Amino acid sequence: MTVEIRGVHKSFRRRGSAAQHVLRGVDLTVEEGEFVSFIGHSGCGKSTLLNLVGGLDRPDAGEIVVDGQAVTGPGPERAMVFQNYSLLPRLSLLANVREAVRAARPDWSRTKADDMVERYLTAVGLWEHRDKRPGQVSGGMAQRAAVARAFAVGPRTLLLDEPFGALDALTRSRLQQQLVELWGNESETEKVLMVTHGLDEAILLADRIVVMSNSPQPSVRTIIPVPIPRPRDRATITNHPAYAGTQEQLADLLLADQAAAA
Ligand SMILES: Nc1ncnc2c1ncn2[C@@H]1O[C@H](COP(=O)(O)OP(=O)(O)OP(=O)(O)O)[C@@H](O)[C@H]1O
Repeated sequence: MTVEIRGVHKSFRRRGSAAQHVLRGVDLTVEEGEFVSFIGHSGCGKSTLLNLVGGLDRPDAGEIVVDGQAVTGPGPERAMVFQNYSLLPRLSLLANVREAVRAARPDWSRTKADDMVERYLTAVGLWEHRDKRPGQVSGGMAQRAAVARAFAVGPRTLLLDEPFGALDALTRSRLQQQLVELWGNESETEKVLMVTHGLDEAILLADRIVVMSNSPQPSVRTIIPVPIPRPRDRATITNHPAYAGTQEQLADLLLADQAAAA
């Protein structure tokens, strides 16, 4: 099963100013089992594209088909994780995950739902902290709860919008590792689409990196494959012969884009 983005255009209109054409004919297929990262300067439309795949907004033209179904709104088969945790502050971590699962999967039995909640809170190491509220735990723990919540609804596609951007480097690297383990071994999730500003994060995690550009260039400037086998280890990945070249290629593209925009 795949995510197919076909000829997608999206503009935003602000009162009194011309329409801003953010996505300009985006075509992309994400295959089953693939991890794709999106990188590009601020405002190039990364979040906009992810929101369209998530069904939070609709394209002006083109279509998005996920696992053979045209996207017309949000659905439990496409879970999202945002940078700012987006947990409900009055609920415990357990209740945050449980309520999300019950809302997204009303057809699941109570036992199945509770099993999924426990499985993923345990997988991210939060089961013993389950009764704490988001304000009572660290940012890294809150984000682990957000990741657990996304996996617990059993999505085939995971949409991540800079999920680790607000975390310190050590916490970020732990969460990256956990994410890969959950995706690879633990879950039904087949495809991951992740917006990031981190070149190293993109190379560590992705099979392909979609480099996006600001107007007037095409929204998808190029797609760079990461030819480094899995499992990847952050401590040794930089020694791989393809690492430096990939990193340089990405940096050059982003610099060229910045120069073009200036
Ligand atoms: N709902 C909206 N209404 C008006 N303009 C919007 C809306 N959503 C996004 N935009 C504009 O569209 C452009 C693309 O925004 P988007 O958030 O997709 O960029 P991005 O590449 O994810 O940026 P960043 O890296 O800063 O998060 C921006 O100029 C933004 O101001």
